[in-house]
Amino acid sequence: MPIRSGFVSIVGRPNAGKSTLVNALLGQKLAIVTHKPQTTRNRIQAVLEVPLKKKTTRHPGHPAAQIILVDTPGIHKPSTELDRRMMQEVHDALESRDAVIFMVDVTHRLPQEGETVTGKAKLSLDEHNFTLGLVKKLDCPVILALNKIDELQRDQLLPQIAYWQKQHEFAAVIPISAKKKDGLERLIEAIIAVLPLGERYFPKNQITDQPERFLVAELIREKVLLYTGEEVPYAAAVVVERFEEPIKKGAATRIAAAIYCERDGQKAILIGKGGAMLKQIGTAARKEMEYLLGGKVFLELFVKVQSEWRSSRGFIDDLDWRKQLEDLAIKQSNEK
Ligand SMILES: Nc1nc2c(ncn2[C@@H]2O[C@H](COP(=O)(O)OP(=O)(O)OP(=O)(O)O)[C@@H](O)[C@H]2O)c(=O)[nH]1
Repeated sequence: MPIRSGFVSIVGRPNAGKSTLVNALLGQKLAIVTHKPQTTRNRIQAVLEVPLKKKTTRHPGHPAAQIILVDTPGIHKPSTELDRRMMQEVHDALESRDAVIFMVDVTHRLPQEGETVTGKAKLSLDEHNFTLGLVKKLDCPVILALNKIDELQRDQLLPQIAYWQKQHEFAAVIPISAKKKDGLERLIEAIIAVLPLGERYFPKNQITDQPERFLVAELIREKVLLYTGEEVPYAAAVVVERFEEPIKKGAATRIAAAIYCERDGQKAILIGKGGAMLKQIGTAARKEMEYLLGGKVFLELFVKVQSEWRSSRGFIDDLDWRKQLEDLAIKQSNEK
């Protein structure tokens, strides 16, 4: 039975709704989502199986497909080593792909011809142009997903479509609301239409290549982002130091993780009065881990200070889950 398959990278500015879309398409939380820009740091691969849809009088139908969605960090001008690494993740995702979904937040004001802007508006315009520049260079089919239409009045949509169609020859332009799961069917059909015929890349029931160890670290980071303010979210990184599967049925998975920050003041915020903040982060993260892993979790959290880690290439290398997996494999083979 022929199927269509391929890698589809989702790119866009920070906060466009890329991770929300991945979760909505998958029907499961895989990528963390917050209202804060630059939530996603690594590219995340989500495997979406789409069953064959037979042709009817109302629908042209489509073959079965395996779509590997690649969620990427928001496109922004890098200023730290961490930013540079995040942008490298975007570039990597754009290199080996069959198609791209360019995601745009329709609530963002579009640039007006000939206007001059300063301050924050200038930064936003630069980011807009920078992102568009990247998209224009792509030589694969690009589907434009105009997201957050739930926040837009109907008559405001057509001018947006007209603006974007002037910028690039998109394979399709699909208005969606990732949050309300509106327009996703059309988006999936548009993706399948541009994918090549081929084989499955992943077994049918695998939803990601990301190990659970990494997914749980991300859940902790999400809670840090949600509950702390100021600069703490951007200065926080999470490393799972121990992940022990249950020894017998019904026993807990034992997880120990360190939340790294850059300064003592941030550490104090993360711990909170009498440990209240760390407890809040831990409780919320543990609940989601139990849902993800389908069993009890015993979670221990520590806060550690690593001065200026966002500028340290070595530390950022160690944060990469692919590198962590390699290190673990080496450690385990040495123990044998
Ligand atoms: N109203 C509305 N809000 C949305 C929609 N999709 C996403 N959001 C919100 O937009 C914010 C950012 O969503 P994310 O999915 O984290 O965005 P992202 O593009 O992955 O963000 P980065 O990780 O910064 O690149 C969250 O508060 C979402 O709830 C949508 O369709 N409608």
